[in-house]
Amino acid sequence: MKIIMASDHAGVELKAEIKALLETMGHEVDDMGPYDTTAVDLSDFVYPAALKVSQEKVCGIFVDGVGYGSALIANRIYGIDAVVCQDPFCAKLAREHTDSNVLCLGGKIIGSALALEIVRTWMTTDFLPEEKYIRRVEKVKAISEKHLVKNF
Ligand SMILES: O=P(O)(O)OC[C@H]1O[C@@H](O)[C@H](O)[C@@H]1O
Repeated sequence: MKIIMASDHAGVELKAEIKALLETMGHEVDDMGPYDTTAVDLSDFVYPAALKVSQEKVCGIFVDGVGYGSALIANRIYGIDAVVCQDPFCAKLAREHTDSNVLCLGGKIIGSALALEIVRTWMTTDFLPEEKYIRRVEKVKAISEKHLVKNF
């Protein structure tokens, strides 16, 4: 599977560890930067990465200091369902119930062992196609259709 990654300076180190894990798992990683810890503005990296996730209909993993910054930016893009997870249980439900296509993590708030476990769980869990989860996901999709513009 192809995974698009992005971060800011606060997430660059954890991003590198996650990229190594994903490659070990056999995935193709497109790391859209940054590549060192020089201070940057998160949106300069997460915005183009989220656009690419939506255009190519793949998954994304974004890392900043706390995670919500990446989710806040990514969820402004049509086709993105981004979640912030701080434990594997949340990651499991974020796939089974929510069918999220972008995982956001906070490099300053979780250690890399926990982050890698979250990534492993999120990557290996599928959407549960039960009627209630389908209905809920469709309702969220309907909100996007009404309010977000697909301009690419
Ligand atoms: O390192 P600085 O620039 O202080 O803080 C950046 C981080 O703090 C939070 O806003 C975000 O999580 C961002 O990644």
